[in-house]
Amino acid sequence: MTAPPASTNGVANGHHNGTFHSDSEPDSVSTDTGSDDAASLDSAQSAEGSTTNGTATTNGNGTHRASRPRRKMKRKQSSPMMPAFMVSAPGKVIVFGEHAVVHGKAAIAAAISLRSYLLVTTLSKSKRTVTLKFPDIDFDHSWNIDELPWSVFQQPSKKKYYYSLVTELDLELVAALQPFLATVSPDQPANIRKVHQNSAGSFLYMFLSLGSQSFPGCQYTLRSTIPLGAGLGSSATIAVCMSAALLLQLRTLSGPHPDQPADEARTQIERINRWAYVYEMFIHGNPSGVDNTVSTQGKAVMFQRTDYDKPPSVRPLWDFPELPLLLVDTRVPKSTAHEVAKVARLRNTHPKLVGSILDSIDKVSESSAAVLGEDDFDTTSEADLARVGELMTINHGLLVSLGVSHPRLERVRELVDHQGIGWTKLTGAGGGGCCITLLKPDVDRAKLQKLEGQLDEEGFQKFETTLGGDGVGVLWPAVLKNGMDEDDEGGMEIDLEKFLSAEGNEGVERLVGVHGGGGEREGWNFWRVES
Ligand SMILES: Nc1ncnc2c1ncn2[C@@H]1O[C@H](COP(=O)(O)OP(=O)(O)OP(=O)(O)O)[C@@H](O)[C@H]1O
Ligand SMILES: C[C@@](O)(CCO)CC(=O)[O-]
Repeated sequence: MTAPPASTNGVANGHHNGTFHSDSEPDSVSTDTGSDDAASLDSAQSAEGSTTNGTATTNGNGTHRASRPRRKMKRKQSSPMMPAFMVSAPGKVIVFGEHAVVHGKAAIAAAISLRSYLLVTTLSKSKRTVTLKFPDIDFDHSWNIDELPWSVFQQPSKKKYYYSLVTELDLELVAALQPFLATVSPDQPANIRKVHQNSAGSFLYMFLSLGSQSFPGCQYTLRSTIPLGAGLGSSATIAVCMSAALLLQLRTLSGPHPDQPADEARTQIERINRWAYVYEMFIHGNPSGVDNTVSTQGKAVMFQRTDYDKPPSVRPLWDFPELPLLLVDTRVPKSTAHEVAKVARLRNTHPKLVGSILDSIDKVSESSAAVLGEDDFDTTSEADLARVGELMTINHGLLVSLGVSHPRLERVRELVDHQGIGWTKLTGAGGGGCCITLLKPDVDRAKLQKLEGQLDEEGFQKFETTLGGDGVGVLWPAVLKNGMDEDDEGGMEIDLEKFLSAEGNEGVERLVGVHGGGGEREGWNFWRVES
């Protein structure tokens, strides 16, 4: 179990110039996950190191050509099972521009150090089930792969490929899933059942779109250190993990590996992000895609989607400063879909007024990108931080006028303002969830302690996180040096039992976390798009 995932030689080993924005793969590309993926999967391990397993290259026009995997060769091979592997993706904070970004305006978002972790276990050939185990939300469900509605998803007019740009859900396909959602968590109260059905529906839509009936039995087990529904993009992290996992299983990703060219890494990231967006559409209805984009790519980005039929514009902000931020969860659950729909309704009723509020938010995002991008921006200078802080205050005020704040969010603002130690805005969808406070430099320790005590007393939760971490990462196979119960080769195999029994966020981080002892832990690999 030593081979990395499709390192440089997966089914599609793309070498591209520039970002991968084309959907122009010729028909001959080895993307027909229809009847081929069992063969691809069967050959996955033994094909490592071979370039005959179907490669895609870039022709002069930047489009992608690929030779079809040689079936004959694959059939001859034995069928070693894919090792268990893990995928991880970070949550995010939106620093500026939430809600406006749904309406085509710019937003600035950064990855945080809280992450989701997905363990993928392939079952032996005789087991024909696909299982989701999401203990954080008390959800565990299996489907028989052979009973799923493959024929509906495989119709030529419906079939999608790993490189497809899907910008809306197909209602006929959504309808075909309903009988498989009807059996989910029948004994749970309606609100919990809805969350489970959303998780199930978004997974099945992606599984049936990308896979085929010959997919092997699998278990997908997820644990997250991100509070659910707090505005920190928890759903996007699951979308990104699932997308990366399925694309890896289908051998349609190359890498990640340390010496991968940035252009190639960008192509892989783009692929993962496209399918993560499909998953997000199922949960949120009409998301902008900023959450899944920053979760896939990591670091910080300036994001804008003016035309929903096209990929968004994503500008990485490599020099995003290490801002002294306090992240507070009101612990009031909210629904992104609900808040987004509320703003859309307000805009329909008062198009001009709401239009100008959204324009103002856009200007706030643009101005803050300019300030934060200044070469001499100094995070220890009160004057510099004040300029960003004032923009945060303005942004929050505009969000309040859109009706997406909440009395508990206002209470955090009140407490921070009272101590005079920083600037606060809600982050994410609002209606509850989290807010961020930019702290003044050299904040009086006593004041900060007083604030923390008050937050605690009033039931708020403070989060320690750093901004701008890595995006989606892969641990292949699921073996890690974690300073715990390691084997002779100095690694610990992460199995289902260990993963499920890790206690709380700390236990998960200690067992599989991408950051061990402050730095990056050996074993996890990331697509590096920085050039
Ligand atoms: N730990 C988890 N395990 C399983 N599913 C989860 C988990 N966290 C989130 N989800 C899924 O994501 C949904 C929550 O999405 P929601 O938009 O309400 O929150 P969010 O993504 O944290 O917030 P925002 O979009 O504002 O950043 C849940 O309904 C569930 O389907
Ligand atoms: C509220 C929103 O702008 C951010 C949610 O994190 C929704 C979206 O962008 O899809």
